[in-house]
Amino acid sequence: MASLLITNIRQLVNVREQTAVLRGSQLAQLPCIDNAYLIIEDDTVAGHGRMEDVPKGKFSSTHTFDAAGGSVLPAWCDSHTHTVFAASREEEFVYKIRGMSYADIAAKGGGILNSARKLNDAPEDLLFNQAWARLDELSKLGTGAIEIKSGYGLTVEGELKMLRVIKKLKERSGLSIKATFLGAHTYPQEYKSNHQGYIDSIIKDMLPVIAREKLADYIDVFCEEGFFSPEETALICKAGMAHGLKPKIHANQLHLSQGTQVGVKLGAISVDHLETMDEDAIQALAHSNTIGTLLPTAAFFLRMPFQPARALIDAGCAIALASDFNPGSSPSGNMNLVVAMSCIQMKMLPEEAINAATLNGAYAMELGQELGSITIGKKASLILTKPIPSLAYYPYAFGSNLIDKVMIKGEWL
Ligand SMILES: N=CN[C@@H](CCC(=O)O)C(=O)O
Ligand SMILES: [Zn+2]
Repeated sequence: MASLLITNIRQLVNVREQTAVLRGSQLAQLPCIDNAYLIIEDDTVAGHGRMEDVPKGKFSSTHTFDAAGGSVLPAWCDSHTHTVFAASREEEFVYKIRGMSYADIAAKGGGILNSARKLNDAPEDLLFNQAWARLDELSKLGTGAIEIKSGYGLTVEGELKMLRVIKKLKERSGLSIKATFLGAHTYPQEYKSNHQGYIDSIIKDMLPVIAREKLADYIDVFCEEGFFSPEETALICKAGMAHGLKPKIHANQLHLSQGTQVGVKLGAISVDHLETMDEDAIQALAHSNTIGTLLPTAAFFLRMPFQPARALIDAGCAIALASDFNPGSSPSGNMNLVVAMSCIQMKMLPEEAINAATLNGAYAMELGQELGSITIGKKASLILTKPIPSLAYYPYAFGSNLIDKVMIKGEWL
């Protein structure tokens, strides 16, 4: 068994004996050990404590790594992304700067349909290689686990192609990856006036193959005005659930879509976005086991009001943070920026943001028993920071790269 002893850790962050989803005021509790050591056996956390208590004899044959005053955090758990896409959309970014609205751009064939056209034309190998390079970049930015959605296919072949790419990424990457089927991202052009026809295709043509080939862990629907209604969302999610896929819903992004309430009723793992919330939606979420996943970089990029993180936490909700990495509304998968933006713009405490981007992110992918905290028996997926004066410095100095090294399942990158 290969053992590694990491010494001289200024702060070992999010150290827990046992874990569960954190809600409300629990999010502000971030247990740390100052001046710590950490022991890793193979890919697993095997021990930790204060430097003066390093178990000298027992680990004499252990390889030692001196953290030299850097701090160690669990790697980020990014529970909402669209990392497989064929092309960037910076031309739409410039249209928006010039004053065009999302609707104007969609009318010009832009938006999700633009990504869908390009994805359907792209060979599977190219999509895989592009997504592989993105995962490589994200892992160096400290992401250790990631959820990836389909939803830029919108045809049977396109959706299956995306999910097969995600399956291949799962098989080959050291990162922990979960796959979500988002066939209900928007209505393709040819079904513009035949919504039921597309829903039938999702249910009858796509879901049975996805289930047979085990291509997805979750089902997602963009529940939004002009996209999928609450009734359509429930219908599609229930069809997915009949195939063993649990729901994770795009909810309350642009309007009070009822997506949160539908998700809660269905027992969704998470409802995601939540830019546009009222008291009814907040209370529904607070009294459920569904995690509310906030995507602040999407609000930032679309110049929308940020998610009401304080109201959600004060109401007792379980909150996760994710990047929403996609070419249209969040062309960044940098979780360090997500954490900083959550503190700066949503007034989350650094402790709350780190918990939401690690432990609760892991639970939003049902990986809470494997990742998201420094816990004996969990995977050793870690961020080693450069020496920083305090934990709050990490989101405060949002423009600096404060990562020294990243470890994924016991291996330094
Ligand atoms: N809101 C829906 N879907 C994506 C954006 C899709 C796109 O514009 O390509 C999101 O989560 O933000
Ligand atoms: Zn999304």
